[in-house]
Amino acid sequence: MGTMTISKRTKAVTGTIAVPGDKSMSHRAIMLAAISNGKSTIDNFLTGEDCLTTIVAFEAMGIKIERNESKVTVHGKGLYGLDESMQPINLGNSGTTTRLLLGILAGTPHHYCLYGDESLSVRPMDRVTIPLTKMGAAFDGNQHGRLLPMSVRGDNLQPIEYTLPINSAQIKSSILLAGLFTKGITKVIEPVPTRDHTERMFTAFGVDISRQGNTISLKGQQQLTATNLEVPGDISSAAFFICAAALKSESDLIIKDVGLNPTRTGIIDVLQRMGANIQTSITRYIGDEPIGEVFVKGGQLTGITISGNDIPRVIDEIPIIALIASQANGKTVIKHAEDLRYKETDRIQAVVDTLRNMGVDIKGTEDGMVINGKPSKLKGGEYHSYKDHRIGMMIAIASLLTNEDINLHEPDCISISYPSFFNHFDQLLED
Ligand SMILES: O=C(O)C1=C[C@@H](OP(=O)(O)O)[C@@H](O)[C@H](O)C1
Ligand SMILES: C=C(OP(=O)(O)O)C(=O)O
Repeated sequence: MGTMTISKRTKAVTGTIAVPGDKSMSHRAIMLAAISNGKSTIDNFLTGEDCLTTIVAFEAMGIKIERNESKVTVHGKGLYGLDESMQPINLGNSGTTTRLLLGILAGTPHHYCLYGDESLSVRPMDRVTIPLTKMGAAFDGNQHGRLLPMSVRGDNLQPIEYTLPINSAQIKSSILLAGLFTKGITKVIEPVPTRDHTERMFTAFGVDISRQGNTISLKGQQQLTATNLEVPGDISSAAFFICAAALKSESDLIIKDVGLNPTRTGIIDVLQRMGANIQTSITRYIGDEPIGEVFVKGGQLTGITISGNDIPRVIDEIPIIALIASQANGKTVIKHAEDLRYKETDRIQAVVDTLRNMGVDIKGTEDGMVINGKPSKLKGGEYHSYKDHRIGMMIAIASLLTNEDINLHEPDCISISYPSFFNHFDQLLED
């Protein structure tokens, strides 16, 4: 609720920050630790709303979890250690929690009821319940089982060989998690590579998982061994300031301790293709995950086409890419991104409507958008986050490109993924 007036007139984005822990990895760390044997610790856990939702969900299933700021200790109870929950489980706004959890619950021989907020309640869950039903679990929910609220009855699962019909790491991860509960080999074929944090984190918990070409194979009934993890900074959060810096000519920004897994660094490649002055350097590995620094200087950008294999590598960065494309010279075309319509809000519609109201020449298409960019001042005024954290942050960064105030309605959603966003905003962007 509420409205925030933002009026930054800065010429440069300057300084060094470490962004909070990666959202995808924080969820996975709790989940894998909960179904492992023994005590795991997680450092630099993201304390955003979505990841706190994952903690509360596992607590409701009898897992003891202690948290001190961003350090978390999880007392795992093994593959079949989750209790039946006495109450329905609230999954808030988090698609990742829901879809990955459905994979675990599919193999857990109990009954559960799951629900979420208004946005999560209209996001499609059949993309995971269809393969999980084939494996042997039973689901029912709104719209013939497509939507939350949903009930789940887990069972003995059969392994599956499944080609992803949508390029989604959440579907892949859900099936791999369910595969742990089978007595055979589960194979997931991903025609286009998607983020592979589940696979890398399985290895950290001692699970043997292999990839050949685009096929990932996992043998069921492997026991997970508790471990100590550190979560790298979230490049999807860093992207907002990286893009802001790339646009402002006098910028000099360093992001440190950020995850540089190649399935996530599409934003760096996109900016380089647009002509940005941006470099990365891997400083160390945490388990199998590379971590390092990103260096950005400002300059003039040029429009490009973003499509095909690019899309899963930038899926959450498309709103901020659209904003900077409005300031690049020439046309930017974004294609094959139809799944954006099923995020926290329809992100194609939200981005197109917002940027058009700011005066941008932008057109929505079924699977993306076309932006005719040129360096120009945007219009201030009243803008709504659509209760979508990534749209809210895009609007806040747009304040760098206008001489007028921006009134951002419902900014609180930003704490879903980046609770310290406005601290970094004030630190890096001087008035
Ligand atoms: O696996 C994950 O952690 C995520 C995968 C992506 O969703 P899809 O799998 O639906 O593309 C992404 O948009 C989401 O923010 C996090
Ligand atoms: C789509 C997102 O998350 P989720 O699917 O977990 O709600 C996101 O963080 O942009």
